[in-house]
Amino acid sequence: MAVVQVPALPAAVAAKALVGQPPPRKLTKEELIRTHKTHLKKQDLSPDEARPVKQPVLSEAYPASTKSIRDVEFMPLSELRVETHHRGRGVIVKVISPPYIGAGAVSIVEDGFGNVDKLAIYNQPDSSILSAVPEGCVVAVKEPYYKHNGAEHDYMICVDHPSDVVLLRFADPLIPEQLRLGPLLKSADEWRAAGDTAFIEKDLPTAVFCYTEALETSEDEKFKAPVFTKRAGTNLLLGRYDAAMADALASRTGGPGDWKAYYNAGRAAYGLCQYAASRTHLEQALELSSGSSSSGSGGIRKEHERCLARLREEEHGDYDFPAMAASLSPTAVHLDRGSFLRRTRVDSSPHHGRGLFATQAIAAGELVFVEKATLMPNQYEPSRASAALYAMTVRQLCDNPSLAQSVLTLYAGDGVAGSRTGAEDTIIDGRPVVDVFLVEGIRTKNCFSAPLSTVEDTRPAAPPGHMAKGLWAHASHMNHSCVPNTMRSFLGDMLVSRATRDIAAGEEVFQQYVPVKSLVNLRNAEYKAGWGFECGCTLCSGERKSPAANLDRRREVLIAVEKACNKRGPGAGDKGIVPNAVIRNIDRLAQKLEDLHEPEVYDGLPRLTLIYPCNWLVGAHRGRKNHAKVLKYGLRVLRNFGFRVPLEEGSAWEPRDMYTRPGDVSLMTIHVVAALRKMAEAHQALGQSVMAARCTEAAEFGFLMVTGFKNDPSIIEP
Ligand SMILES: C[S@@+](CC[C@H](N)C(=O)[O-])C[C@H]1O[C@@H](n2cnc3c(N)ncnc32)[C@H](O)[C@@H]1O
Repeated sequence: MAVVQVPALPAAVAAKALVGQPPPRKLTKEELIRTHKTHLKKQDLSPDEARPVKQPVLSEAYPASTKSIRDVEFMPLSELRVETHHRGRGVIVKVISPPYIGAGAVSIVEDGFGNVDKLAIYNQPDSSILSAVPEGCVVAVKEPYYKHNGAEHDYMICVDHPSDVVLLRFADPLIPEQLRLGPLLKSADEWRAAGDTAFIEKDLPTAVFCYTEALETSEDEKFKAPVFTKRAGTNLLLGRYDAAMADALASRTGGPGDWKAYYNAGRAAYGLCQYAASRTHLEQALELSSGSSSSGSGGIRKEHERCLARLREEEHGDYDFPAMAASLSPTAVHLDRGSFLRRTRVDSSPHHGRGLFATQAIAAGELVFVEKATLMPNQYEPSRASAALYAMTVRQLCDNPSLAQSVLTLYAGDGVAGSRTGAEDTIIDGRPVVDVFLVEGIRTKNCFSAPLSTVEDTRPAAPPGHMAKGLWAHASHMNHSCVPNTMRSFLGDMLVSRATRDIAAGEEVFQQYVPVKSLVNLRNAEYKAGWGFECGCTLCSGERKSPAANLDRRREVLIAVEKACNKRGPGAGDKGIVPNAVIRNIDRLAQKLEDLHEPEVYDGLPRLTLIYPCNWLVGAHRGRKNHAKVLKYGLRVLRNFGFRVPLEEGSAWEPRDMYTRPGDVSLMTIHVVAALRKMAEAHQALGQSVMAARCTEAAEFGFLMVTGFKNDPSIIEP
């Protein structure tokens, strides 16, 4: 899936001069068809080419139409104006060519006055025949956007929002006389048979279309019930669970044969992750099937058990994480598991809009929540991950309108894309209103990058950067803190959030949006650019109290430290024996940096710029087997992450307790685990096996927070 960049600059400039004007010259029908045929020929030559995604450019955002086709004034194609959104108006056109499928479906169309033009329909779900409109179909485009396409005399109606185009039934009275074909098939029986044929040929969108025509044509309830069942089954296969549920319930006749209706409804509810509703339907199916001669009860029982397992996960957060991890592969990332969310709730936050709050006390290391992705394609190729998530979101919102309540209500920024019409979760002309620019705004503000498994991602040999992008609607309500009280990890499409310190009931839970940069100004510039906010966490507001001159000086010394450390290659401290003179130099620079941290500002606060040199010194002393120094700098690493540890040599302390202090301002990362492991090794080498065991225990506990489930932290060793 490639991303299409639009528009090219010269086209935009040319188009500007024509804004609001009729095109000076339009291509004739013959010219349009001739060019179209050359595109179709190319398509035939490479039919399996990956279909690109036209990702919206947010600066060009315009709202989806919220008008019904019954309320717009239809206009001839000849009245279209360039680069204009024809608000309050619409066009009805017949498709007179096969579609050319690229980033969208491009067809040649004709109106009732004999005018011909080009129509590009983007962002349609594959489950709709509008994703490749067949020749002969008649469509209505609401509030069309007419654009200059770049080449000379090349204009087209561009439908970005999937709900802006409506496929008209052949008998729709809106269709002008000149475009009318009359019904293709005469009877409901014929439509049902056509649906069956399409189903057998695996053309499921067409099967749904034919079954719909059969249902619209017939008045006979006895005829309709089995057709509803067929359409329910087809919609289930298409993943259109809302429609499948409605069809399943509509197929009931009041007899014992209704077990099938409840079974389908149960499966549809399961597909929507509505497990309580699924259980209710499946139990009705079980009851009816036990009294009938049907052979379906085995299948129902199996579904029922699956459903009960999901409900247990939702209630108790009881997951077999190792089994989940073992079942993962790049083609099997969607785990069949429920979400455990009841320890947190959404409420208004003093930091921004809504936030997530603990409904009960949660101890350090415990699960805060586990959430199955609302949407996550298994696309780990970095250049395609965003486009894949965007395309999946649009498709799912079209296919399952009930998703709008959890997705389209998410924060989308304060720009044009963030503005809403209020019609986000309404159905107009039988289609849910889906605004692609709003979807993209939501995607950019809420998506997370997710490795296939965080635990595997911590291995030194893990390939870098292979992340899918996904949306987790509950987690999306979390605000950012640079010193958060939770940590997220991933197992396939499951997001695991664990407490990094004790959390009180009612406390807001935070997460880090991205790994924090050590300099306060740099990291806040990143938040501003990506999410439009400046962080007011205890660390950021504390650090802002440092005199500006000190902040600047710190940046300079940090650059010098990094340069000196990297001279021997990044991570050189961990590789081989580093000469004493080099160690002394880094130590001197680290001291200089430490002196630039005012004790009154940094009492209890992390000193992020000091982590890098201290970590380096741990590695360098480890290479020289200077165990006492490993312990000295290991403690400094922990202190600079904000953990309260004694820095005086030989002081007694309990490593496992460093996590559990409420209100601490500390930052948990994999580097904390690594430092503890190296300290355990040093203690062991010094014959201090009790402290070695305690550091190991603390490292394992930290690793649980980092990876989401207990595993062996020795995998992080190079
Ligand atoms: C994923 S949403 C978080 C939920 C959001 N607060 C809401 O009302 O739905 C991300 C947005 O929340 C806001 N935000 C997150 N953390 C923040 C913080 N620490 N301070 C101020 N605004 C924050 C930013 O506007 C950011 O773009």
